[in-house]
Amino acid sequence: MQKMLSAAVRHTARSVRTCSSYVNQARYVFDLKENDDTCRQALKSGSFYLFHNLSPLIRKSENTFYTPAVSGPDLLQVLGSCGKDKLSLEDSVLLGCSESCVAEFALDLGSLEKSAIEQELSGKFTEIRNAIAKINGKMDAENASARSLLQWHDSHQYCSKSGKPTTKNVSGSKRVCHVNGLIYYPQMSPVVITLVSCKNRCLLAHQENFPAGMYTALAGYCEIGETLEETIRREIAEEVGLVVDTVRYSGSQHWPFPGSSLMLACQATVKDDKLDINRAEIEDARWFTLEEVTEALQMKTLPSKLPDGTLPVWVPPKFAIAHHLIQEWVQEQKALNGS
Ligand SMILES: NC(=O)C1=CN([C@@H]2O[C@H](COP(=O)(O)OP(=O)(O)OC[C@H]3O[C@@H](n4cnc5c(N)ncnc54)[C@H](O)[C@@H]3O)[C@@H](O)[C@H]2O)C=CC1
Ligand SMILES: [Mg+2]
Repeated sequence: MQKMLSAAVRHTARSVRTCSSYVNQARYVFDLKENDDTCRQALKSGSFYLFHNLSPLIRKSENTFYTPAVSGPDLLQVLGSCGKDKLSLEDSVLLGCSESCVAEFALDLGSLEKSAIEQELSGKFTEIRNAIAKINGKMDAENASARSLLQWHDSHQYCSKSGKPTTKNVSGSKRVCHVNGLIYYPQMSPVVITLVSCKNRCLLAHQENFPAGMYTALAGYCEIGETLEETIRREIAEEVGLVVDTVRYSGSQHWPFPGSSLMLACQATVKDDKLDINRAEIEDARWFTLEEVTEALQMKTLPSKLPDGTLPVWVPPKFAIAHHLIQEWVQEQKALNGS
C-alpha cells in the first residue's frame, strides 16, 4: 500500500511540476506577444533560427544535420559583418520559448548575401523540404511556424484599406496600420484531409501538381460558414463523387505550404464505393488494399521507375499528416484482421 501511495505521489508531483513549467512558458510567451518592451529585452538573450528567403539554415555535426539556435550576441556579430544597416534583431518573429524560458525567434536574412552568412555561421541555407528530410524527417516549430510567420509578414507590409505601410509589433504576433488603427493577425486557412475507406480498402488520389507516383488522402479548404463535417462531405462528393457515411477526427498539423494551413485530419467511411472522379481536380483516384498501402508506407526513398516507365505508388513522407492518417488506417486494419 505504502509503495503504491508513494508511486502515486511521485506521479502527481511530476505532473504538477511539468504542468507548472508549461503554464509558466505559456504565460511568458503571452507576455512577450503583448508587451513590446519585454519582448525587446528578450531579444538580447534569446536564441534565433535563421532563414534565407524562407530556407532554414542547417549545420552538419559529424553525420547529423540540425537547425542551430544562434544566440543574440552571435547574431549581432554576424549582422555587424554582413549588413547591420539592412537588418536588426527587431525584424525577427517570436516562435515561443524553451523549457528554461529562453525566448526563441526566427529571422529571415534574405536581404543579405547568402554565401557570406553561410560562411560566418558554418551552415547552409537549404530548401525547407530538403532540410526537413535531412534533419530528422519531422516538421517542427522552427520550420513550420517560422516559415508561415515570416512569409505572412513579408506579404502583409501594407494595409488593405488605407494602402499605407503596416508596422509589426516586436514579437510579430500582429501588424498595425497607424492611419486607421486596423490590426492584422497572422492568417491560416483550415483544410480538411480525409482518408476515405470502404470495408477493407482505402482511397488515395493523385493530382496533376503532385510529384509523379505520389498518392495521398483527399484534401480541401474549408469554406466560410462550413463545419468540419460539412467540408468533408462536400469535398469528397466534389472530388470523387462519393457520399460520406461516418467521420472520425484523427489529428491536426500546421502546414506551411503554399501559404499556411491548419490541416484537420479525419478518417471517413462510405457505403457505396463507386467512384465518379472530377478530372478537373483529381487526375486519378483508386481503392488500395492493406497490402498495397503497407508497401507504399514502407518506402524510405523515392522509388525508381518500373520497366514500363511509370513509378510505383508512394505516399507522403512522415512529416506530412497524410502519412500518419494512412498509417493509422493500416494499424486499425491489422488489428481488425488480428495480425
Ligand atoms: N500535410 C499534408 O499531409 C497534406 C497537405 N495538403 C495540402 O492541402 C491543401 C489543400 O488541398 P487541395 O486539394 O489543394 O484543396 P482544394 O481541393 O480545396 O482545391 C484547391 C482550390 O481551392 C481554392 N481555395 C479555396 N480557399 C483557398 C485558400 N484559402 N487557399 C488556397 N486555395 C483556396 C482554390 O481555387 C484552389 O485552387 C494544399 O495546399 C496542400 O498543400 C494536401 C495533401 C496532404
Ligand atoms: Mg483537393
